Parts: sequence; structure tokens; C-alpha cells
Amino acid sequence: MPGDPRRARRIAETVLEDARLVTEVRGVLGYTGTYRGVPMSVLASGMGIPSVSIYATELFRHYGVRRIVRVGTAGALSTSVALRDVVIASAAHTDSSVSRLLVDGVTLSLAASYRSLRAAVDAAGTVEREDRHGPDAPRGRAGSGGGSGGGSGGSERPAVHIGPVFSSDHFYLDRPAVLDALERRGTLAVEMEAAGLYAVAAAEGGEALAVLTVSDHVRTGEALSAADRETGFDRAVRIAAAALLPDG
Ligand SMILES: O=P(O)(O)O[C@H]1O[C@H](CO)[C@@H](O)[C@H]1O
Ligand SMILES: O=c1cc[nH]c(=O)[nH]1
Repeated sequence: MPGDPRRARRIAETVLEDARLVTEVRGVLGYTGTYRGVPMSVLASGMGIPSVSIYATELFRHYGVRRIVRVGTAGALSTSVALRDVVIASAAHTDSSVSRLLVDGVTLSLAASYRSLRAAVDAAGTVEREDRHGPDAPRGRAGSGGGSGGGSGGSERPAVHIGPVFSSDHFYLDRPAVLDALERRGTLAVEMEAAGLYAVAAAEGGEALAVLTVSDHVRTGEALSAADRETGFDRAVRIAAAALLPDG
């Protein structure tokens, strides 16, 4: 699930096999096909928690979907995270009411599904090896970048970080103190959907994960060009598609 319908089309055209368009209601493109022989679909989520929550609920509840991976963009919060890096969101803090309203009197922890998270970390290691040595390279240490807040270590290759993100209900609201406090607590990046997706997956008994490409840096103001966004994004899609495959 990317946010942007054009990215859904790009994923259908470049990653899925035998993809066919199954919906374009409201301009939100959805395609169904296969990936390495496994049924897989791509549907845009639109922007924000309300939008992704509607689509994810219907996919889990009415379309037999078992696993959803959001492949989105995010703004880096931590100075250890650079443009083009990938952030695998192990958990999502939010200022949305979803964490407070779903269970009376409780602030829910909104976390990725462990199976999907583990599969994505393994897939990130494979993608890193393939990029470095080609598809037939021998297996080495799983994962790359690794660990909450793991940096790129001076490598030119984009790093993969695993840790919490902030799913904000606000794109333009300027709240530096909130971002500072979140960064001090290990939050890697800010985006707008992961917490909603994790809340829906928990309620519907599905699996969910977000694999995010860093498109801009909240601290430095740097941003990828539109062309760079598309190329950088492909790495996250490869990790996400591999994470969706059944175990073994
Ligand atoms: O690139 P996508 O997946 O849309 O993700 C990010 O971009 C949008 C804001 O520009 C929000 O949806 C945010 O989460
Ligand atoms: O939601 C988002 C996405 C990218 N960059 C941001 O700062 N926020």
C-alpha cells in the first residue's frame, strides 16, 4: 500500500506479474496479480490515518487479505537517518485518536506484526547483498543498518533502520518541541499512516508493517527530487514484496 495512486501503478507494472486493474474508485488505483507465484495486490491508501484505515479495514474484512505492507515516504527526524535510507517501522507513535479511543481508558501500543517485521529485516539483508554483489551472492549477516537508529556508517549505499516512527495527523503544523521530544525517545521519522494501519491490523486479526523511504529531512530541510523519490522508493518496495511472501 503506497499512499500515492501513481506509485500503486508503478508497483503493479514493475513488481507484480499479470497485474490487472481492479479498482479506480476515487482515483485510488488497485491492482491484483502475483509475485513469485504468490497472489499479491497493490492498492493506494491515500493520505492520513482515516483514509488508510478505511481501505485496510475493507481489505482485511471483506477481501480476504492477510498481510498489508505500507510502502510510503517519510521525513527523517533523527540525524542518524539520511535521505534515501529505508525505515522499517517497528512501532508507530501517533497524535491521532486511534491509540486512545479503541479501548476505553487505554493508550494502545501500535506495533508492526512480528512476522512481517522479521521477514522485512531478512529481506533487507538480501536486497543489500544483491545490490552489493549481484543476485547470486552467498548469504551473510541478516539485516543491514540494523537496530533502532542504526546509522549509515558513512556508506554511500542507503542504510536500513528499524525503529519507531511518528504517524502525525498534521503535515504543516510546526511543532518543533514535539519532534524534539520524539527524537529524544528514539523516533526515526515522521509520516502519516503507519499507526492507523497497525491499529486496523490489530483489530482485524491481520498483519501489518510500514517500510518507508526517507524523502526529506525535517532537521536539515534536504529533500529528494521527484525522480530520486521514484528510484529510491524501489528499494523499499523490493523489501516489502519479499516480506509479504509466505515463510520458507
Ligand atoms: O508517500 P506517502 O505514502 O503518501 O506518505 C507520506 O506522504 C504524504 C504527505 O506528503 C503522507 O501520506 C505521508 O505519510
Ligand atoms: O508525512 C510526511 C512525509 C514526508 N515528510 C514529512 O515531513 N512528513
